[in-house]
This record gives sequence, C-alpha cells and structure tokens, in this order.
Amino acid sequence: MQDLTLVMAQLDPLVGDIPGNAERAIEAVREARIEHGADIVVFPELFLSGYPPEDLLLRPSMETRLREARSRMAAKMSRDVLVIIGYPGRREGLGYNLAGLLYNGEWIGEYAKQVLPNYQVFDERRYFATGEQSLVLEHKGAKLGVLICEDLWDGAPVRAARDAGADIVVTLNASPYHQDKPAERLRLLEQRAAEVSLPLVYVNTIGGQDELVFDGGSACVDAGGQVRVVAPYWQAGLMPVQFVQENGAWAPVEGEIEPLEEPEESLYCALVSGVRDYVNKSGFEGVVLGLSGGIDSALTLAIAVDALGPQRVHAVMMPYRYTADMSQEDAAEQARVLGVHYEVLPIEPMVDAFMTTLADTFAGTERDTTEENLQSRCRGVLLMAISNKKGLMVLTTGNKSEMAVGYATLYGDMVGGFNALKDVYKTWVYRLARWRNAQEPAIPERVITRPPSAELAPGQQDTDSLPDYDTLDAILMRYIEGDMSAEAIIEAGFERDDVYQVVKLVDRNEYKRRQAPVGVRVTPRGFGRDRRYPIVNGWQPGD
Ligand SMILES: Nc1ncnc2c1ncn2[C@@H]1O[C@H](COP(=O)(O)OP(=O)(O)OC[C@H]2O[C@@H]([n+]3cccc(C(=O)O)c3)[C@H](O)[C@@H]2O)[C@@H](O)[C@H]1O
Ligand SMILES: Nc1ncnc2c1ncn2[C@@H]1O[C@H](COP(=O)(O)OP(=O)(O)OP(=O)(O)O)[C@@H](O)[C@H]1O
Ligand SMILES: NC(=O)CC[C@H](N)C(=O)O
Repeated sequence: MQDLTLVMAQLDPLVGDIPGNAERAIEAVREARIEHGADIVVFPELFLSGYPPEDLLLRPSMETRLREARSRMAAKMSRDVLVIIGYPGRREGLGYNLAGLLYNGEWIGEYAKQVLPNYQVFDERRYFATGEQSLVLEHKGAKLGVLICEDLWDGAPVRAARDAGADIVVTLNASPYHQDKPAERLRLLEQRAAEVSLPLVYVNTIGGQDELVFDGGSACVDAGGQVRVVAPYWQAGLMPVQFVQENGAWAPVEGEIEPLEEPEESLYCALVSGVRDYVNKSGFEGVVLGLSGGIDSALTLAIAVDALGPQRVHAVMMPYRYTADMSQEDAAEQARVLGVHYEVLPIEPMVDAFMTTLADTFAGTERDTTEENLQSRCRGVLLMAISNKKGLMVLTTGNKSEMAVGYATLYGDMVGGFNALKDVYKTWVYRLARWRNAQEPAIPERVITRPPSAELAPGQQDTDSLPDYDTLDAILMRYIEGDMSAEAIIEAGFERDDVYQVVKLVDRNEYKRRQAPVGVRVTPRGFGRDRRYPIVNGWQPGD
C-alpha cells in the first residue's frame, strides 16, 4: 500500500511583501518536511503577492520581484518536496492568476485560473485573463489536478480535471469570510467531491487584509463527499493530510476535524482577527478609542483587548453635561475589568470655547444637531491628538445600522482609522456582547441592558428618531443584503413609514459612508467594495 503526506500551509502572507512571503514559504516547507514528513506542500492562492494585491499588480517591478522570489525559492526550498503555490504572472502581455509547481529545484508546471470572480468584493477581471487548460501532474504515483478558488465554485474546471485523469483535486484559495461562509464552503466541497468522485484538498488563506478577513478552515473531503480533515479557523499553521492508495484510488485518512463555530464565536473571532492584523500589519503600537458607557464602544474595547492585549489599548471617557453618571461609572468599570489604560477628559471647556466663538454667527438661531455634532467633534479632535502624540490608531465604533442610516457625525465620532463594527448590525452587537460576557466578564451588564442613547441632548434615546433596532435591522438587511425594493419590504410586513424613512436615509447617506474609515467586512454586502452606489443621484425609492 502506497501513501503520501500532503501538508496544507494555511498561512498569512503580507500583501506586497514578495520577498518576505517567499521566505515564509521556504520556512514552511522546511517545517512541513521536518515535522510532518511532507511529500507535497500546498499554499493558498496568490500567496507570493498576498490576496488581493489590487493595483500593485500594475506596478512595473511586480514581475521582476516575483521572478527573483521564485528563483530564490527554487534555490532554497527542500528539494524532495513538491510545492504548489499561488502567484500572479504575465504571459504574452496578459496577467494570470497562477499556481506554480516546484520540485527538486525546478519549476515544473504552472496552472492559470480558469474562472475569475467579479462580484461582491472580487474584481479579478480587472487584472487577469482566463486560463483555458486543466493541469494534472503525477507525483509519487498520484495524479494531482490543480485548481484555484473560483474554479471550484463554478464546477466546470473540477469536472475537466477529472476528465484529464486527476486522482486528487488540489485547490488553492483566498476565500474571505462572511457570516455562514464556513458552512457554505464545506457544503460546496462535499458536493464537488461527490460530483466527480475524487478526493478534494482545499487550502485557504488566513488573516486580515484591509476590509477582508480570511478564516482558514482548510479541509480535505474524500471521494464520497465525507469531510476527513478540517484545519482550525482563525489560526495559521501547517495541517497534514495522509493519503493512502487502495485498489488504485487515493483516499485521505481521517485526521483532525475542527468543528464549525457557533455564529457568535465565528463573527467575534472575525472581528478580533480583522483588528489585530490591520493594526499589526500597519505597524501601530496600539489603539485608542472613546469609551462612552454605551454598547458599541464597550464591544469595540473588548475586541481590541482580545486582539492586541490590554497594554496596547487606551480608552478615553470624554464627558459633557449630558453624560449620565451611569455612563461614567460603567466606562471606568469596564476599563478596570479589562485592565486597559484609561483616562477622563471632560469636553465642556472645548465645546464652550467653540460656542463662544460662534455666538455672533449663530445669533437668533435655534439649537439643533449643530450643537450635538460639536460635542462629537470635540471628542474626535482629542482622540486624533492622542493618536498623533502616542502613535496609537483611533478605532471608530459606529455599527452597520448606524453607518446605513448616517447616524454618526462626520469629523466627529467618525474620525479614526479602522472600525471593528462597521459591518455588524446593532442587533448583532448585542448578541456579541452577551456571547463575549458569557466567555469571561468584559462588559458591565448595565451597558447591555440600558436603552441606547447618543447622549448628545438631555434624555435622548436612539429610538426617538429611528424605529426600534429589531425593526430597523430587519428592514436594512432586506434592503442592503437582499436588494429588495421599498415596496417589496412593505409587502413582507413592515410599516410603510418606517420602510420609506429607512430607505431614504440609506440612500441619502452614501456620502458619509464614502468618508468613513475602513472596517472588517463580515456580511456578503459590506459598505466597501461590495456596495457601490453613486453619491449624487436622482433615483427615487419605490418598487
Ligand atoms: N450629499 C452630501 N455630500 C457631501 N456632504 C454632504 C452631503 N449632504 C450633507 N453633507 C454635509 O454633511 C453635513 C451633515 O453631516 P454631519 O455634520 O455629520 O451631521 P448630521 O448628519 O446632520 O448629524 C449627525 C447625526 O448623527 C447622529 N449621531 C451623531 C453622533 C453619534 C450618534 C450615535 O448615536 O452614534 C448619532 C446625530 O443625532 C445626527 O442625527 C452637512 O452639514 C454637510 O456639510
Ligand atoms: N462621553 C463619551 N466619552 C468618550 N467617548 C464618547 C462619549 N460619547 C461618545 N463617545 C464616542 O463616540 C461614539 C458614538 O457615541 P454615541 O454615544 O453618540 O453613540 P452610540 O452609537 O450609542 O455608541 P455607544 O454605544 O458606544 O455609546 C462612542 O462609541 C464613543 O466612541
Ligand atoms: N479568490 C476567489 O476566487 C474567491 C471566490 C470564491 N467564491 C470565494 O469567496 O470563496
């Protein structure tokens, strides 16, 4: 009986760091050889450039850098291991998304991705031409059919690899996370493997890259569609898969199978991973945020601490005359429980100074949101000053429900570099806060149970001007993720006035979202590359 050890290198490349990624790959192959006795090591899609490299692909030296990195790999990689790794490349003036095969110091094969995704956040047709051919290569008696990510989702290239004689289908992936995606992916793998009656190896990227976050969960499914190995989610590492040849067919031996996470755990880990990688890969010492005693900043603080450790997180309470005692007590208590650096900076003198300067300009006008926004902007100025002086990045705290309806102040609570909750609906903010507290207390209970308020005016509550969050989120999910019309949402059972108020607010506030910090994308329709609406437009909502 013959056997074969394939190692799935579920690793986190740094986009653009081509020499560094090549070193990571060389080191991983060495480790896979020593620790697991690897015959084959498979890396994710576009590992050498990182995914997505975007317009770096247009830089003139991209090709040279990749060539140098691949030469170095050929010279340095363990010679008796077959390495399959993703990188971009040019052929006759066209760009391709490639998988290269390196063995015994030589590049012995190259496959070009046949199906290029161009929906949601994907924009691969901007850079790549489509490959036209399957690649099946024999190694130690096993014929490996090599595919890249969307090839698998499409299906046709999988069947073509089988028809070309593959015994095992190996796919290199950069498949970003959104809620429910891990389960969706496993179902797809089971279905595809069963369709072609071949075992399938799926190696995914891990870690955060701008708005994207990759969850890992690399896996192997047998020819009957049974899951045999699943690597951990949210953890970089090498995962071996043992294959044995029986009656002429190759079958994976059952190994470690990481169970699917609960929805809250999965989402929370995505946010932690997104914040950690954005801050660390950008080289910041830590983060600072305004801690209001409300639930959004409380959850953001817990995520920041879990991502970076309490020593790298600074929280600032900036009370004004409408800030309740309860808010100050809860903010101080949370900072104490989590062990973060905490300070109190009252904004009353700043707001008063602005109002004094503007007194003549505003003479005879009524109080309105102008005065509320000034409070928010004073806080933003303080946070940015702390950021500049201490090299800490400001985390903003607005959730998806607020970003959708423009319930945030430009150059006020919207100042900052990154937003953990940007794609998390308010109802999920509550679910996550409860889930996090159930693991280990992090957020004072009262922060979760009190009615949400911006505390920008006396006695103010969010529901004064918006439908309750259950209703608001239900309408938003239908409008944003579901692409439903206002009339269709009303037919689904919502109040006409609520629906039109919400839909109009969403449409009207595109200008704000375009100025908002980037944040972790965790739904199939985040407010980033996923949803591109014109700012100036005359569209009337309706059917
Ligand atoms: N189409 C467009 N393109 C470009 N710019 C446009 C624009 N329309 C308005 N603007 C500009 O934007 C300004 C209005 O925006 P902005 O100054 O932000 O102010 P605005 O949206 O009028 O007010 C902020 C809202 O957010 C709420 N808020 C604030 C802070 C925290 C929270 C919370 O609970 O989290 C809620 C607050 O209660 C209020 O409803 C206009 O004065 C104008 O300068
Ligand atoms: N008194 C405050 N001290 C420090 N930061 C504040 C204060 N008030 C508001 N902020 C900052 O501005 C953000 C928006 O706050 P606001 O209270 O207006 O809205 P919110 O969406 O209810 O947020 P939260 O649930 O965190 O209170 C907060 O998350 C916080 O970062
Ligand atoms: N990189 C890709 O081809 C990704 C596309 C694929 N449908 C996914 O999200 O997993």
